[in-house]
Amino acid sequence: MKFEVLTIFPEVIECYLKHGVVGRALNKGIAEVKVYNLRDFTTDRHRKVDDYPYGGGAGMVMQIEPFYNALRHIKSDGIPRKVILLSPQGRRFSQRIAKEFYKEEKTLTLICGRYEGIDERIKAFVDEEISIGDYVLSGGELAALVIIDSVVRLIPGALGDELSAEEDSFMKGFLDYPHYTRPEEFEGMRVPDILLSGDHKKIALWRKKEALRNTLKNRPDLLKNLSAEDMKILKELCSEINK
Ligand SMILES: NC[C@H]1CCC[C@@H](CNc2ccc(C(N)=O)cn2)C1
Repeated sequence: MKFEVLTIFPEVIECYLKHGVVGRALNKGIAEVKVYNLRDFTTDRHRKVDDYPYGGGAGMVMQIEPFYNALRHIKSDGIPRKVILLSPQGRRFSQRIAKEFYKEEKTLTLICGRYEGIDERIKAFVDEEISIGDYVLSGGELAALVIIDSVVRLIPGALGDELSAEEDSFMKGFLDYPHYTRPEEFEGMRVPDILLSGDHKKIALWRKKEALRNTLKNRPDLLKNLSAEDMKILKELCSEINK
């Protein structure tokens, strides 16, 4: 899976890519991220990337040329890619869209805006606009990293333990179950006995039940098209709660 990021702050992207799951995946070569500094695609001495807005008003607007020059340079290899603009106006990103991007296997070219925005004519070169949530950030870089991180995790071999990708509850559409590790007791709070039992079947059932409990409590909207088994567990849970 390949990613390309167009930004005026390449360091913001590069420092994140040195660590953790994404860092290891890049080192293993199962993913690749190329970061392009927009200032390298300017033509003036001051490497200007923004200018005053037509129509007046506060703030600055990012000029189209550096983006256009960068995209023309990148696209010269003729490889199919999906050009994504990160902005609050975009389609709402989710695990489902992360899977969609992963399966499509196209290079994802992520455009990160700053200031008040990018000249609207950028839309002529964008395939899709994506938002990671209903809030405004100072730049698209964090949103680009959210997309890179969530998609890289789906690549086989990216996570140390293959299971944890499938295991990840959002992959199943639920919230996560509780996790515990040593010590067995901390400040009077004990680890649930079931997790010390070594009975893996019972533990799996407990985890599914707790994932459903968390989902019922915090995101009941995710509880749709349940399997018969999950529905049975949910009914048990509801009768427990209503006792
Ligand atoms: N009009 C503000 C807007 C102009 C263009 C650049 C963006 C960068 N900031 C972002 C980008 C994405 C998101 C998100 N929710 O995905 C939030 N913030 C800000």
